[in-house]
Amino acid sequence: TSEKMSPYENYIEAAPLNFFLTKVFGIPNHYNSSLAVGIKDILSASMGNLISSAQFNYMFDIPWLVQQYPEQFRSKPLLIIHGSQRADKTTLHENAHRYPNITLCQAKLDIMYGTHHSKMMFLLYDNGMRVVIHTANIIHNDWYQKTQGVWISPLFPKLASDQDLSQGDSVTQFRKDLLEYLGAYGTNKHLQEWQETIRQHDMSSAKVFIIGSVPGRHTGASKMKWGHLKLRKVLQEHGPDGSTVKDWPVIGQFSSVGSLGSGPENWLSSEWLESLSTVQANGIVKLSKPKLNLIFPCVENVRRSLEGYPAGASLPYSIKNARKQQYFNTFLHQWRAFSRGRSRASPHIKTYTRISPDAQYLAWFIVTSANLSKAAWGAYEKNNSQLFIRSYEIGVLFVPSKVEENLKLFNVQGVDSSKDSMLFPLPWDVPLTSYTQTDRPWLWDIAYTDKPDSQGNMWCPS
Ligand SMILES: CC(C)c1cccc2c(O)c(C(=O)O)cnc12
Repeated sequence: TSEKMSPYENYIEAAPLNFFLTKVFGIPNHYNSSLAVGIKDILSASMGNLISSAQFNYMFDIPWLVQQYPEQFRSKPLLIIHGSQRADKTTLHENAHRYPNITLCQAKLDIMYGTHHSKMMFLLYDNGMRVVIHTANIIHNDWYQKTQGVWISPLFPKLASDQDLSQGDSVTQFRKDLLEYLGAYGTNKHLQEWQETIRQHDMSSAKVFIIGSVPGRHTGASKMKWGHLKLRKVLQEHGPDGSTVKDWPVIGQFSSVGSLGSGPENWLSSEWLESLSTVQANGIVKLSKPKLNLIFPCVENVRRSLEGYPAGASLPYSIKNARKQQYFNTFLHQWRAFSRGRSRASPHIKTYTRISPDAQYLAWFIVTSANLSKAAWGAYEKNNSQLFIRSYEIGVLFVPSKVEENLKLFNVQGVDSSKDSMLFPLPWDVPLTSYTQTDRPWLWDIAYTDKPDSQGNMWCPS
């Protein structure tokens, strides 16, 4: 299609946080012009003259992916990092076979039920490289009518050959953490080449922390490297001041839910919420645990969405899990994104934040591949001596003081002239909208035949 390609400078450098939503087909163009990108924009020649790229993801439509690159880049070396096994792996190889420039790399998944959820692009140009961390699968539907999040790095220049390779990291140790994440994939020649390429680039302009998960039972020094304990460690060192955020709620927004245990004290409101409510460790007494608000689409949100009930095929919350954790429903709020024109663009983005009671300020913000599950964030084992993680996940954490030296908080709506503030483009509406008495969380494996969806269809999963 001849969709207008916004010139590079219009939307990348203009966004100080580099945090975008994906373009949505079928909403007023105003909501797709600023702070919104499509996959063709990300891969376009206006971002740089591509030499090679890598795509980390869960689902791939390879012929579709090739078509998203500009014609002149379609034969450049492309490494695909996936977690597919058995028949899925065979299918992937069959689809990749006809592209001599495509190499497949299977991430090791030795732990049951673990998946390679991480969604990331490495884009190597003739004048530097970019890292893109996002939430969309490499399939048409994920980039068409859903709400997805994308962080696009600044252009990282190549280090001069004589420059000491220990240069070029950022105040958030972005490059070190990215290399450590890649190291967890083990020895793969092509991934090791990308690690060397990353080592040769100056990533000092990266203002975000990496919050990654890799499968394993992490103990000792590794325990705080991944999942919710990495977040806890970063917030202990660089998080908000306890007195500032006392009683500020935590908000979690996601597109799938795991088995969280028979009560909130099993994991959700204990170890997981404790990590998300961590404040800068300065010895003051333990603060009261903050309120937890969760955002997950109700059946009506899905029914009315642009896609209709089929949006729910990407919201895999099962009746089996839901039945075991009715308490979870008491935390839930609807998906609403009127401010971004995306109330009907079903969420596949995952975001987590700590917000002031008046919804004016954010203490920090995460966009990540990680849904609300122990598999993604990790769960303590052996008397809290190890963190058990099943899946690969990756996300970025925005902390005000790392985005701008003296910035303590992000602004959410309007500009607070009294403080030097920075507006954070929230993907969803505040204040949050509760479920009505009759609202139920979307479950993907039961039928909905009372009311037709926006396309006039019912939902009858087999
Ligand atoms: C339960 C599994 C098979 C599933 C169903 C529907 C959508 C999914 C999805 O979107 C992801 C992902 O984005 O990583 C991962 N698993 C997804």
